[in-house]
Amino acid sequence: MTAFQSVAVIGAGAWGTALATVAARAGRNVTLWARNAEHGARIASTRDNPRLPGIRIVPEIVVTSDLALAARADMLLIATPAQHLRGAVNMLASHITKAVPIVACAKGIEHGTHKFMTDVIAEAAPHAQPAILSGPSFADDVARGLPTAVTLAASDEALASSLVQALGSPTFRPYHSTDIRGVEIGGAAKNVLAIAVGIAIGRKLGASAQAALTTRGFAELTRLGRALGARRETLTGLSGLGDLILTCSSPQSRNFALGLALGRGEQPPAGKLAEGEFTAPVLIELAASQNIELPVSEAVASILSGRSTIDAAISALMTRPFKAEE
Ligand SMILES: NC(=O)C1=CN([C@@H]2O[C@H](COP(=O)(O)OP(=O)(O)OC[C@H]3O[C@@H](n4cnc5c(N)ncnc54)[C@H](OP(=O)(O)O)[C@@H]3O)[C@@H](O)[C@H]2O)C=CC1
Ligand SMILES: O=C(CO)COP(=O)(O)O
Repeated sequence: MTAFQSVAVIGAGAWGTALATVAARAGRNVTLWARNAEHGARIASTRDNPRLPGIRIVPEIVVTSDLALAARADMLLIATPAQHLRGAVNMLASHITKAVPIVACAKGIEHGTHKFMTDVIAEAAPHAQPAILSGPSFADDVARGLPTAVTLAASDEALASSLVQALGSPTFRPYHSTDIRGVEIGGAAKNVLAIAVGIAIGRKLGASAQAALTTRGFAELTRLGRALGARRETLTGLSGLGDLILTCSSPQSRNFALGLALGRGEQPPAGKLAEGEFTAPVLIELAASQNIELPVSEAVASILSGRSTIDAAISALMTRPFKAEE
């Protein structure tokens, strides 16, 4: 018997819907909260979410826009975009009376504050127990019951392990960790790096460039992670290298797809959330504050902001001074 029988997912987008399905599959009583009442009512009646088309939402999942109802759950998963996580937790905070675990499922870093998701939760809901879930997991794959493994971190190992028990199933395998920061850095940085690799593929630079760029991207993710106290095994684990490999190799990734379109000189896909676009400028500000060089992420940020053309950014990366590999 789990300590967390009821689960509420805040944010009824692609990932929130997939996570509600995961929790239902694990045997939990699930509430999926949509901020827009009309949107929520439509999902509740059709059992279909246009943000995750083709996935049938089982009748056992309660879809609501009543936040007080959702906040009564034993554990809460926040699946809004990263820049909206604070707003969502602020709204929840007034309904939270006990030390409920709040698991950040967004991947990013807050603009302006440079805060990671669990820090935002700790500030917005001081009584809650922040945790983070991240790893190689496309919403569509996960909702269909295709297998994957992810990392779930909380500062208290027993809590992280209990949360894993509550969400895990034969198709969704979370590993527990206490390295919150390591998990957060991997999830945020890989989206920026996936844009870079998408650009390279869109520019027809070839499979060798794809592998080289992914590897050098991993080197910079590791450099920043180590400077911020992340553990090496987290960075080489599911939420770091694992998610980087997935996102840098598949056009199913919205970040990779954004890069692909930019590299081809096409319009980026409309209405698709690509978190790397928002994370890139914050990531390089954060790295600069630590005196860490992130050349690939800096190239992405300068392309996205229009400070550099794609060809100039590629040339600048390839003509950096030769150095030892580290
Ligand atoms: N999709 C995926 O495969 C995965 C996504 N993630 C991460 O999950 C996060 C969400 O992504 P995803 O679900 O794909 O994005 P979507 O664009 O599909 O959905 C985002 C959802 O968040 C809702 N939302 C926005 N602001 C708020 C708010 N203030 N309060 C409550 N809900 C809000 C939106 O509501 P509305 O519909 O009303 O606009 C929408 O339903 C991102 O950080 C992403 O990186 C992580 C792993 C996998
Ligand atoms: O985080 C993800 C897979 O782990 C989803 O990637 P995209 O947001 O790039 O689609």
